[in-house]
Amino acid sequence: MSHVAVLGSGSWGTAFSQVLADAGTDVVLWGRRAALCEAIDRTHENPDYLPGVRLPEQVRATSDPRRALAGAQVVVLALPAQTLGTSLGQLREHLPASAVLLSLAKGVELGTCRRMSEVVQDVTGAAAEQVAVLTGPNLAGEIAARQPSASVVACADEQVAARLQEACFTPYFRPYTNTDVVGCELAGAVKNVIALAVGMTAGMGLGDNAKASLITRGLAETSRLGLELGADPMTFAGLAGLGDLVATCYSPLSRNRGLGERLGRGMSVDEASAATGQTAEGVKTAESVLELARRHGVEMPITEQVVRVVREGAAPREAVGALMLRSTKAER
Ligand SMILES: NC(=O)C1=CN([C@@H]2O[C@H](COP(=O)(O)OP(=O)(O)OC[C@H]3O[C@@H](n4cnc5c(N)ncnc54)[C@H](O)[C@@H]3O)[C@@H](O)[C@H]2O)C=CC1
Ligand SMILES: O=C(CO)COP(=O)(O)O
Repeated sequence: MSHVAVLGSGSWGTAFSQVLADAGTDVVLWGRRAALCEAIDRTHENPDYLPGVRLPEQVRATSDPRRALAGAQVVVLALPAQTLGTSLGQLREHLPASAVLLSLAKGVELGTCRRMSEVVQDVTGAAAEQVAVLTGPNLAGEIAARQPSASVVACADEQVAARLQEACFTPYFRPYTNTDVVGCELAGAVKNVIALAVGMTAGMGLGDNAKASLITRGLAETSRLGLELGADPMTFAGLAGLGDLVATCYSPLSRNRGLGERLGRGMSVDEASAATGQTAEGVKTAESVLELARRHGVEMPITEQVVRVVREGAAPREAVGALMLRSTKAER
């Protein structure tokens, strides 16, 4: 790959630009705010999202979409899930027709319940083989510090996934390929919801048994939904599933876990979101995942309780009680 455009100059778009540059690719990072892009271009640092991280010289930044996208062979979409469709619609006219579109967003669209690859295909008219997703245990701050991490590039076309794998393979970033786009995307989206729940238990001062129980049962309900939607069950035991779930639920760097923790300590959703300051996809995605599950007749009790807390303002302690007192059953 000689030229990749990264749309979204937040924490992950910036850190992934570094990965691509370290893998030998020229990167143009696009963001809405001209002042931030100029600062990144001039100082090789993103002061708002990754202060103190020196970006490689091959990472350029611009707020001009025409400049960012001209001649790009790959367009990386590092925008929040709930704005991806609208933003992409506005940028569509500048997208090179043959570019591969790689989504980094971990969420499900509110209202439509579309996964991000579905949004991308619908908005751009691209074929499934031209759309890929990157997901896994990839906390931006650790990757920016070049700490080791594995990841998954999923695409219906294995050769496209392999090309993308090559484009972001570095000594500290090890991507695997997968053709199960549905499973990888669902796993990445739902883990943010489960991380909110785990964060709440931390905020309430509950222990590791509670966290491990939520992680395990959270993975069970994610897999149930995935199977219903045609995913490969093995995906949920892999990096996109268990890997990302564990990283997000245990890391102090996770915005979703952190937001959950604030809720557990008694803040309202608005207060917790404002204190978090960056995108925490689980808040909105909890509602769309629950809606998706209902449409497919799948039970997702943890997601249901997270929705009660974030949308209806239920107390996290009540949500724990509701989960613990559900009717007893066989483990599945
Ligand atoms: N930060 C991380 O560690 C990781 C994040 N992700 C996912 O990547 C996606 C992006 O997240 P982050 O970069 O972390 O978020 P962030 O909150 O750090 O940055 C979001 C960026 O999108 C921009 N933005 C927001 N609305 C926009 C719009 N309408 N049009 C154009 N730009 C807009 C913001 O200005 C900001 O630059 C999310 O889906 C997240 O779940 C995935 C893996 C790791
Ligand atoms: O997706 C992530 C790690 O893989 C980042 O998680 P947060 O969005 O909760 O920070």
